[in-house]
Amino acid sequence: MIQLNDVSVRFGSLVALHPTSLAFQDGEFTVLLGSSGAGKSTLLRCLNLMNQPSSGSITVSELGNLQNRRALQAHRRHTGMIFQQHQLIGRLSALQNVLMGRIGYHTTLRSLLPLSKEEQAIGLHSLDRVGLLHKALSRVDQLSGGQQQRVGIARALTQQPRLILADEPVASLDPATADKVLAMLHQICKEDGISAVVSLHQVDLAKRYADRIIGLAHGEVIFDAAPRELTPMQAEALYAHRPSTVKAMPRPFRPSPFPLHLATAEK
Ligand SMILES: Nc1ncnc2c1ncn2[C@@H]1O[C@H](COP(=O)(O)OP(=O)(O)OP(=O)(O)O)[C@@H](O)[C@H]1O
Repeated sequence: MIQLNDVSVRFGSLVALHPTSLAFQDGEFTVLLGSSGAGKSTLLRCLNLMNQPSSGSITVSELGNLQNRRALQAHRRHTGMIFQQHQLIGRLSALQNVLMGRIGYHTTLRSLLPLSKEEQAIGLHSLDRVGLLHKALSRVDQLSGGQQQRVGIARALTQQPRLILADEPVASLDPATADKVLAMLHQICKEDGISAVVSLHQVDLAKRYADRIIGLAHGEVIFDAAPRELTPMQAEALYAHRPSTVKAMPRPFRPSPFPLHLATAEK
């Protein structure tokens, strides 16, 4: 479990995330929703301290406070990141990109040497799981957008992650491909018991795949509940920059110190 305790993030005078307390349970597939600038990426990137909190703390079960260098190193080793623009190296093969997922397991010096057969096998297995074993030796800049994102997923899997953080992983894909790629990510996370926190703009995909939806507006959590509780009106309010028109109320079934979710919009 990852626990955010009163975490806030400021960029100069801008408060990107107001003090927020949340618990992310093991194996849960959480989707972050909210309009542009709502704070989704900021929250997501706090979960492995890619964004340093301005206040508060983040703790991980069995590791403790991530401000501890060793705890952070161990946490990052098992946290796979998936990005909107894939962040792959175009001139390298799919397999070479996927094997980048092993870097956290080695010292800088060791990472200059070829990886072991076992690690190469992990990379090939990851490519196989996303249906791209036959593309292992292809340059990634010769793959389609959907294939490139599947390579991104395979790279994350090669880390043998406990947690995957995916920042708008399907934003640059057409609707059918976006659904296929997200379905694949969801299935793999469920099969392997990997926790996932995924930011999206597609409410329909969030409702289809999330165990839990966290809605943000202006750097605040204004919805936190199971997808079935998100009504069309609430979803609309989430994207209408009108957080004052929705009422936050205690969310009874999740052990989070700040359990909020949207109630029906006020008249
Ligand atoms: N490195 C940064 N420096 C300054 N301001 C930043 C930085 N990163 C984010 N912000 C600001 O923080 C706020 C929240 O940004 P964030 O990227 O978390 O939003 P988001 O919900 O992920 O948006 P989008 O859906 O467009 O990606 C925005 O106002 C953004 O401009």
